[in-house]
Amino acid sequence: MEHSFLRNLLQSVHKDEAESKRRRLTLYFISYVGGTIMAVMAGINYGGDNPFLVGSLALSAVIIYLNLFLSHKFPKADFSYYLAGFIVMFTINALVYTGGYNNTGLYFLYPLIFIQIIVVSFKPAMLYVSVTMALAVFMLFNQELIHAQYSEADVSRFLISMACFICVSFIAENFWHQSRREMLEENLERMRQANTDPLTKLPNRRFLEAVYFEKVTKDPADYFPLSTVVVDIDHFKVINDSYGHDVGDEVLQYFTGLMKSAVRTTDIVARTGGEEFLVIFPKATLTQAIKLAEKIRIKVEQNPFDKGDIHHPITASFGVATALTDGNINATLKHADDNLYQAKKTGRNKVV
Ligand SMILES: Nc1nc2c(ncn2[C@@H]2O[C@H](COP(=O)(O)OP(=O)(O)OP(=O)(O)O)[C@@H](O)[C@H]2O)c(=O)[nH]1
Repeated sequence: MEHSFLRNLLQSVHKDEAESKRRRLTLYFISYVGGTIMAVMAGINYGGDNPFLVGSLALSAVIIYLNLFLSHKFPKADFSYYLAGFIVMFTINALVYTGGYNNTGLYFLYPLIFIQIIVVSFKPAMLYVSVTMALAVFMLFNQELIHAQYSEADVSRFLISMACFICVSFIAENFWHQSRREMLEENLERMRQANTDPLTKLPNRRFLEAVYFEKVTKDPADYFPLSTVVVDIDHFKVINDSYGHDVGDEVLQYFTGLMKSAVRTTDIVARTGGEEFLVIFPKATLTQAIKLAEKIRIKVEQNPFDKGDIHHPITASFGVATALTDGNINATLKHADDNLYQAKKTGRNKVV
């Protein structure tokens, strides 16, 4: 199964669910827990001597819940993750500015930075963390501009430990992504092998059932009418009996090449049995599919198998049927099989 269309199909059913789940859960965690803490803290500090703290906590809580609502409403969109990264950036810098309760705000920055790295994902996180920390550092070295006051020792300890923490976080994230990538590659390769016929390298019956028909059912508008052509080489047993099984195998490979050269890359040529194949034409009516099958039949007929002393004409029989909706794929395959049987019964080398 070498061409990229099929590879993409396999990849589409093999997404990195673990990574998107981790991001989503982190977003929900920071949003539900963080949003609630901020709302409660805003309530506790309400009426005190730090209205900026109350305002920033309340505003953060509102934006967090709004973002949460949007992430539930549009679960596939990425914007709520990037917005969450901005909220964290705002919260971190609001904490640096206000100092939080008893100037303990700086201690909350460690988990917040890590959460920012996860939700906005590795590469954008470099930019987010750089901007977040640049703002924080600016405030820490220009304390006349902010509400909180930190001692020089506090600032040095915080910056050194934060720098170490950020380095370790990025290293850990890098290893997590690298190991996931390798694991996914291995899984994809295993899946490719399980879905490929080793002799012809064509997709096999498993691919059709577990991947292709699933995809077809998911996006029916892109595939129907879906025409199916069951193809069976005529008198293949004679080839095996006359020249041996190895030559039979070579004929199957040769026949595969002929069929593939007669169809488009978005059409499917699969090996479903010994000398039986299934060709699928998406978005093709019955009339179009009969014409396309006839084109393959002529190509096969006009290109005998030639190797050394062996010159053997090949022909094949074709049974065509078209599914109009995803509800009748199995009935269509059965119908195509019946038509193939008719083609065999009524003289072979024909399309029915
Ligand atoms: N070389 C080779 N032969 C295979 C393979 N799989 C199945 N066969 C052979 O394909 C032949 C199929 O024979 P039949 O089912 O009698 O059909 P046929 O001779 O093609 O006759 P019709 O289909 O009726 O035209 C058998 O001899 C199988 O052994 C394979 O992978 N390699």
